Amino acid sequence: MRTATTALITGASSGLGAEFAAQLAARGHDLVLVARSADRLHDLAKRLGDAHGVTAHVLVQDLSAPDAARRVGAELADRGLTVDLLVNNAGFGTCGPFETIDGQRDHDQLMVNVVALVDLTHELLPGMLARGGGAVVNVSSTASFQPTPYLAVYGASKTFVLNFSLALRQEYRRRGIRVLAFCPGPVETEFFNVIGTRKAAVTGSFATPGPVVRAALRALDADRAYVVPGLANQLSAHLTPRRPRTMVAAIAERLSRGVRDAMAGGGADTRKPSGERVA
Ligand SMILES: NC(=O)C1=CN([C@@H]2O[C@H](COP(=O)(O)OP(=O)(O)OC[C@H]3O[C@@H](n4cnc5c(N)ncnc54)[C@H](OP(=O)(O)O)[C@@H]3O)[C@@H](O)[C@H]2O)C=CC1
Ligand SMILES: CC(=O)[C@H](N)C(=O)O
Repeated sequence: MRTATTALITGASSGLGAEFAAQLAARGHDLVLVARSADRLHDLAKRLGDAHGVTAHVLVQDLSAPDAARRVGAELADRGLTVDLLVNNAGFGTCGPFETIDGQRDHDQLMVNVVALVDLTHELLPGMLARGGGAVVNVSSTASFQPTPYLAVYGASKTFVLNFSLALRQEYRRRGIRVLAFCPGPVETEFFNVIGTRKAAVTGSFATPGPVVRAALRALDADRAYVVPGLANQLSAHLTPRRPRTMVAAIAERLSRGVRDAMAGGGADTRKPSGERVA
């Protein structure tokens, strides 16, 4: 299989995406950094270029736009760039009782967490196949393994990502394409500022991005189907009973009442973006 040389990372302006960029740059990959926060992306591109001698391209794009992936594909073609590793990382959550959540925000969440992820895979996978190899890392979550009351849309979006990735992997594993579903538990990033409460964490213990992303890249190297970093997260992901499904949902609802109470009044996007953002 051809070694990946250029990695495109969505949501590279902060958190796990910025960490993927740093670790992939340290491995010698050129980068395409995608998000809305232009200043943050340019700062990161410069820092990683200086530190590792790689070329880091910035592509400012709001992934909730219906034609986002097509625009990314067109921009890559204009710049003469091909992508060997796609890291579909951009995402955010909403939480609280469903009727208190802004419907447009949930719509945008599905556009970013699900639609853009599928659309970008459509854009980039054919080129990987034509060149004889490549890889896709899709960022799911431990929230993917059960229904998540008070984070209903977020958890369901991550279940989609997990199952989509597992299916794709089976389709393409004999054609030189690795597909990994990455399922972290709570990680210290801006995710919890954006969602509005740390109570949205599925478990109480927070990891830092460095070790979590290292676990993802090790799993990718080993061509694993999915990875849940951390023992506590593995136990919660694998030992939680799956059936009866209504009982699992009822237990999850009881365990998540802290999120409901914390969000009395609705969800929030408390991010203070730096620099230019696109509409
Ligand atoms: N932190 C955690 O505990 C966990 C996070 N995850 C997942 O990890 C992924 C990364 O999140 P994390 O690093 O934690 O959170 P952050 O909030 O730190 O990063 C989210 C990234 O997504 C980008 N993003 C959000 N909305 C859009 C949009 N409309 N268009 C383009 N980019 C967008 C943001 O960039 P910008 O605002 O500049 O556009 C940012 O770079 C998400 O998919 C999340 O669901 C999974 C499990 C655990
Ligand atoms: C935010 C997440 O997706 C995370 N897996 C969590 O456990 O809270």
